[in-house]
Amino acid sequence: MHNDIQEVLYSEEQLQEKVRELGELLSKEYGGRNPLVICVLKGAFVFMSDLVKRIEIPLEIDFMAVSSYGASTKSSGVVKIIKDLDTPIEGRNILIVEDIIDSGLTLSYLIDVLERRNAQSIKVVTLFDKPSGRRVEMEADYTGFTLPDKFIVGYGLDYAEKYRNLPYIGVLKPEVYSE
Ligand SMILES: O=P(O)(O)OC[C@H]1O[C@H](OP(=O)(O)OP(=O)(O)O)[C@H](O)[C@@H]1O
Ligand code: HPA
Ligand SMILES: [Mg+2]
Repeated sequence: MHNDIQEVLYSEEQLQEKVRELGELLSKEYGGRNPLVICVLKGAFVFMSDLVKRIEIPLEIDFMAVSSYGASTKSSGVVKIIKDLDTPIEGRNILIVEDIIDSGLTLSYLIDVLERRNAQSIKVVTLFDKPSGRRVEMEADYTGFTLPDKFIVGYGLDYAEKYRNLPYIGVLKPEVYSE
């Protein structure tokens, strides 16, 4: 285990099992609809790459980059689009892939932007949901795990850009935040 980690919340095996379940479900839901699967960078990149391998139907992918946390465990409240989609979404079935919904600000902003582009449908799959963090109403259509009120890292999720490469989900030792 990494030296800065206090506790492992979800092991690599638990994550892979959940991703497999979600992939199976989404394969059924989106069969014959050629969905455009959108990864919300950076955090969702690991979940996205594992998930699409488990969705066994034709699909297309695209990426959007947004950021609001910076080097903090609290959202700045200002969501910035750093990279927009390459693909027009008019008439498409859109599946947004998120790593986590916390305050809900990122997704509510993103959905607001995408809703103006006349997609056929827009749905969200998130691996983690932290309902205690909500500042705006937001619910995913498909959720992996519901989290306690803890700041997590690993499997794509960062603190100050670090720990994204851990294969499990962990909670940092308190002293790591105060350094
Ligand atoms: O519901 P919210 O409070 O908005 O939090 C969720 C968002 O915050 C994180 O992204 P972040 O802004 O840290 O950018 P990153 O993905 O590049 O780490 C995470 O990846 C989600 O996109
Ligand atoms: O718990 C979290 N961990 C990492 N990034 C995050 N962005 C929102 N919540 C979190
Ligand atoms: Mg982040």
